Amino acid sequence: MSSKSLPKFKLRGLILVLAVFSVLITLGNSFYATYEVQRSLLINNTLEANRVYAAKLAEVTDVFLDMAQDRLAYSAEMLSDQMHSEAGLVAEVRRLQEPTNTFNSVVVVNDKARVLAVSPEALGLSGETLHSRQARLSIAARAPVITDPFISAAGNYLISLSHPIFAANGEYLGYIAGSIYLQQKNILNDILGKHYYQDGSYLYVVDRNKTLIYHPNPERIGQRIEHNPAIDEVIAGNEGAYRVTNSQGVAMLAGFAPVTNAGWGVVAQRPNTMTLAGLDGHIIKVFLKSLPLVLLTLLGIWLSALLISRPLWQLASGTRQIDNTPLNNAQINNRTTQDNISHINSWYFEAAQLKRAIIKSMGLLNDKISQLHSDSHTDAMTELLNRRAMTQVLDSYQQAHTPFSVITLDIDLFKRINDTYGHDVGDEVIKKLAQLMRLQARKEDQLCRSGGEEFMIFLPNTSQDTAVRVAERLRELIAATDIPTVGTITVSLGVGHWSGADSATSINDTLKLADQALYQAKQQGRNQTVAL
Ligand SMILES: Nc1nc2c(ncn2[C@@H]2O[C@H](COP(=O)(O)OP(=O)(O)OP(=O)(O)O)[C@@H](O)[C@H]2O)c(=O)[nH]1
Repeated sequence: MSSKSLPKFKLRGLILVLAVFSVLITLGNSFYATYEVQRSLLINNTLEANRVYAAKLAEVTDVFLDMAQDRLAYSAEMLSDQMHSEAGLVAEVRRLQEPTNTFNSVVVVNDKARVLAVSPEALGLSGETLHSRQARLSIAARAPVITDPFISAAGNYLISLSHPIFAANGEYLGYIAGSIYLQQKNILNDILGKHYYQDGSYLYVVDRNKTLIYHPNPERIGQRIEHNPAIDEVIAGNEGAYRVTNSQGVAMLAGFAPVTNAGWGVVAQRPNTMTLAGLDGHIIKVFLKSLPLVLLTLLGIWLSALLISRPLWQLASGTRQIDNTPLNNAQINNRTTQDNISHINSWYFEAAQLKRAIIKSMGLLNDKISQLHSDSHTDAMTELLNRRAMTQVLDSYQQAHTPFSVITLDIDLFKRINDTYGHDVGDEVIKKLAQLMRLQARKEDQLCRSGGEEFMIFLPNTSQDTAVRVAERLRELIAATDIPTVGTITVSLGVGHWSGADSATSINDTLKLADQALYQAKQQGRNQTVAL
């Protein structure tokens, strides 16, 4: 592809595009970095807050279970000698169940799993024999037990805390159990539920079988949760935090901690989207706050691009003038361009160097053009005007209607000089003659070598008589001048006159007339001036 067909971008545009591109990339990058840092900070903080929160709630639950067990232990102690007093048993189960909401129900069961007393009585279990696995477990354990969730004889989904009752002699008498109904209002709801957040955070509790025993949505209680690493960890007795996806497919930030007394796990979690909801708004605020500075920066870039590109642009426009300059005016225009360029404020190093180089090369170019111009208009040997220059002189007279006289001049018997002394000496004679012509001429006269040893002198605004006097003076000067090797020479001269626009003859005819006059001077014996 040639360089002509390539698109030409302007430096200012290039600087602008580059700078704006850099600013936008930098801005985008810093916004992205800010966003990412804030995002990971928010996520980590939330994970940590949820872990701490789950640990706190697990601890509270542990304390509650301890307290509940203590109460049952106290009652078991009280009942050790009252197992046969129905009134005493009833009073104790009521005391334990009614004034507080620690337990939804309380039962005293003998070692045969028969219910001796129950509160509330409405459960209708009094006198019944319990067949549940949990009842058998409590009897077999003869120790404090916290059961897994199960459906009771009365049809409630519950967990049961039991404490064995021993007689003073150590005989096992049965147990007292308090139950917490998982799907109804209970003490766990009170402890855990009040911490339910409005911002999408919530917590739940699983038992050691990963079954939900507390959840803000009661319908979920009793469900088993699979494929949740947080639950696997917490059931294994570990505390920590995970990014998990919940059963509804929602990404969550979960903190978890075990309830060591019961082998349960508390999980506090918050949806990712809720955690990060404020972040977009925050980044937009950061963007809006930084916008004035960004615009100021862009303005600064635009001004800088303008300042940087201006000297180069001016230099380029300056040099473009050279392209558009016709060859014959090149020298004049180059000087104007050079002048214009020298006034360009090149305020930085490269532009200043470029300006210097352009001015210098234009100077050299002008000198070269002057030299060529002078060479093409000057006769090399005599440095008088050549025929081409002579034509231009005559054209200018014609155009300006300048009257002039012309003297044609020819060295007499020059061939003989050449033949006698050689061409080199002949050349010297020609040069000497040119020198003498220059001596005689006025500033406005134009001296021209029109042929080998023929010359012409144009005298503007000069009458024929004056021209004849000038010719005579020149002839006499030449004849009186001693030329080395040759001695003296003579010349013959013809004079013609063109009187301007109203002249009867043309310039060409005038030149022919002057030639004829010269011819006549030769004919008449040479060394003389003839005017026609
Ligand atoms: N040395 C030298 N001789 C030149 C130059 N140009 C022309 N001549 C010679 O000038 C001579 C002119 O001779 P002619 O035209 O015969 O005239 P002439 O001998 O001057 O005689 P008239 O003009 O009749 O007086 C020729 O011999 C040319 O060779 C030049 O540049 N240098």
